[in-house]
Amino acid sequence: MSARLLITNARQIVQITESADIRFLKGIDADRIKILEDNDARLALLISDGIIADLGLFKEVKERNDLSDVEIIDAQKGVILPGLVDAHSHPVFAGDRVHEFAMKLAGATYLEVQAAGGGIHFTTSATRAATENDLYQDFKKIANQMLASGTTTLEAKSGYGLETSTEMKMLKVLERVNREGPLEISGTFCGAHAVPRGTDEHTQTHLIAGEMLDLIRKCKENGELKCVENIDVFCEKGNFNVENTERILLAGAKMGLKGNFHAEELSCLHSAEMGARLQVQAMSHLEEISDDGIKQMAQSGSVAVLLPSTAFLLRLTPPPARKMINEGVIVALGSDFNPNAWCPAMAAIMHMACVTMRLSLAEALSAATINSAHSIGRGATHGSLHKGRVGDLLILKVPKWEHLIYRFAAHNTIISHVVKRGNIVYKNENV
Ligand SMILES: N=CN[C@@H](CCC(=O)O)C(=O)O
Ligand SMILES: [Zn+2]
Repeated sequence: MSARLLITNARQIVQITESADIRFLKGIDADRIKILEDNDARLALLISDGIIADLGLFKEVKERNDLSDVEIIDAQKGVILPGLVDAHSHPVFAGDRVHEFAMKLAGATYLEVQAAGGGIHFTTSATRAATENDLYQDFKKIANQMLASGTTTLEAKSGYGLETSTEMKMLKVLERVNREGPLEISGTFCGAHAVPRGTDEHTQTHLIAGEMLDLIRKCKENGELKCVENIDVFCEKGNFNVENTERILLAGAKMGLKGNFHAEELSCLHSAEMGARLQVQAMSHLEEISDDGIKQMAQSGSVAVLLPSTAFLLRLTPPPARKMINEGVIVALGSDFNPNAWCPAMAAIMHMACVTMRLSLAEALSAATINSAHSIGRGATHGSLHKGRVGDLLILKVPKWEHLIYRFAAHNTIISHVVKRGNIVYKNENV
């Protein structure tokens, strides 16, 4: 643990935004990221008590600051990049669904598997049977893999309990991992991830908007569930319709939870229009969004969280990302890490977003840093490198930042250090 950390000999510092006060990048700005560059690799960045204190040419940083008693990392002519922010994940669950992957490859659709009692229902049975400690141990491993892949902040959902006690068990695991750190978690209550067997959508909506949210409110008030910030619903055929989704989002909003829900993934229900009307913070998936939905999201400022690994493995037509960007929607990226889509690495997600959704390299990086930070209410503090912002960053042993996206599934040969709030939380001597 060091109070002050200095990174020296960097060739690039990828700041992302032009100034510290910018909270997101949209339209053509998402393609114009700010980079400090020095071919002689004389750039430096200083973090003090977890916050960026200064950055620029080492000579100038040295003139402006007392550099005695600092821990030093030599970037060895590499790149400094903001810590990645993963805007969508379901990382607390028991077991896996490798058998369903085979079924889907053989032609079964996501909703067919779910209707036959698999999918979310399969994972729900396993998660209900698991102890809190089992779930904690499993998530801790995943959290460490995410950190080693460069993710320093994560949106993470409950949603494999679908009844009060297991949903609370999952939220407590998120709270514990967030408290322990170093991975920072924006927790999301997703009791409306599916309608569990043995009940119906109406009864489940009532349970979520009543008993479950009451208990979460009490736990937030007494400080037991501080990390829970958002509320989510899987708005989809066979799950929750638009009307019930709105009821649940409004019930959550009453206690301060930000709407951040699954919209228009497999069918166009016009839930994006509803989400825009409520001015929710974010909506995810959006493969089937209508032109009107895009227009209304651009107006409301709700962030579109795109999930390339899911569209890829379910062989869905990717969402109209270019159209969204061109029309001024704020676009973010998430791993959607879950037992259906087992990819913890945002570098791979950015690569897929570029290839399958036609984002430029810079748009993908904006989407996985400042815009994903904004999707969880952290656009003012996370996702860009400026004085006064949190000291979350990666050091890459490459001459240009683009290698992180270009070298597919090779991030572990590039990332040498991950720093969270000024502490080195991952170090790879082999790169
Ligand atoms: N679509 C709903 N939720 C997740 C999948 C969860 C699961 O299949 O376990 C998603 O975002 O892809
Ligand atoms: Zn999801």
